[in-house]
Amino acid sequence: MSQTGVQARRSAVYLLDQVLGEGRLMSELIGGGALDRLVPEDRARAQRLATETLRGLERADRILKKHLAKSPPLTVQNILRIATYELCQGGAAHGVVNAAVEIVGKNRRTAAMKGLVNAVLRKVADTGPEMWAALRVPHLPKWLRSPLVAAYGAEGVQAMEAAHFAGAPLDLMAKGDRGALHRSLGGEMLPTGTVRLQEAGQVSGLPGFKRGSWWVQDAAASMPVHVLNPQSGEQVLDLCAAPGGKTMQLAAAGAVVTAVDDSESRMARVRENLKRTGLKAEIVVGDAMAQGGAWDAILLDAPCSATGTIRRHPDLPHAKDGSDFGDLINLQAAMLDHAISLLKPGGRLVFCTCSLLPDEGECQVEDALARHEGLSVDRAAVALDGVDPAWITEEGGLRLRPDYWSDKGGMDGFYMACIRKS
Ligand SMILES: C[S@@+](CC[C@H](N)C(=O)[O-])C[C@H]1O[C@@H](n2cnc3c(N)ncnc32)[C@H](O)[C@@H]1O
Repeated sequence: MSQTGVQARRSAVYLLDQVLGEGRLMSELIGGGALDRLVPEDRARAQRLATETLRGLERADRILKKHLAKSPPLTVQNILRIATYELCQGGAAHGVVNAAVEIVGKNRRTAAMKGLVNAVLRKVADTGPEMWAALRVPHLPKWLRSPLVAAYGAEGVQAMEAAHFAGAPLDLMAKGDRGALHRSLGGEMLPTGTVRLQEAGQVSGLPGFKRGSWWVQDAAASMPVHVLNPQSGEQVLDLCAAPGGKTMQLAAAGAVVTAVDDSESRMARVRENLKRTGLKAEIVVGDAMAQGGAWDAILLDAPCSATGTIRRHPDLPHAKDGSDFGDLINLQAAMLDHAISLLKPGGRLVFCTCSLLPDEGECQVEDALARHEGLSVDRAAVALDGVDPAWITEEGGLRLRPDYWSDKGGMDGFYMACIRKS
């Protein structure tokens, strides 16, 4: 790591500039190589600083507002936000303030604001930590909060916001013996068979990673495959498969998997994952809508708003504004229709999305049932171990929320339903 941490902080500022100024997602930026020139320690630090600053953005902005007569340019604001986050988490004032002043000074367009940044951050160092602790849990932006309040009520949304602010533990799914994974890594064994670690450190440094004994998969994300309940030797179509968490689960259960995704780069990750774990699947890079055949078992993990993953991706509500969700909802409906057309009579289809919005879950299934004859929802299929019966919805799907299992560290938001063709 660079000694002063300036490199990591500059990269964190760049990430924030892109998320807040250009509406880009951090996963896209990092996947596109934004941090590649940093040494691994700086890369991890830049990512952590940007992620955690965005998680507490509302608090940082409220603290800074007290000391700023008017908003400085976005980059300076982001330098201040990151430094405020660090100071309020116990960062040493001398190092944090000096690094922020150095970063402002490096850019000709912001260099004149060195004095302002220094003065503001000295004040934040004095009173910020106390204010931070007293401020409310950050709210979601209005464009997302309003539809969620309509669906779950204000109290429900507050509980979700608390879960988003708390962040997410690391969940691992074993390729084989889950008990052995639990014995080797400790942590908690969840009803989904997932091993949960509260403090994990570097994932690739954990025992068994290189051998491919497990992969990272949130407990909620593991449930659709449990609902599908693939049988050994059964042919399963995995539509929208990348990066392949569910593909590996299906293959580990002994299914003969055909994994389809239209993203070449994301499919490269499926190939890497399969190679690491020694699991097998037929890989098809192409449009799910062009997939043919007749299948007994289909998993459709449709592209969605990903609003169920905000615990892990607090950049999402800041990068997005909901304007592209209408297209996603139409695409999900078209994919659901196509997947239904590929089902053999008597076959089953699990439809799922990592979304909190009923338009991308409950409503999709209700509408599909109204559009097609001879379909039913298998309520019993979603009654998994650890599922509270109250989470099963009117149409027979399973609604998972980040505030569920709060005593264990929560879960991602997800929706899934098992549709059967008569
Ligand atoms: C929610 S992710 C899938 C996650 C994956 N099932 C897993 O468990 O790791 C949605 C995927 O849909 C893919 N996708 C989007 N549109 C598609 C299309 N028309 N055909 C095939 N895949 C598509 C995206 O590339 C993305 O990888």
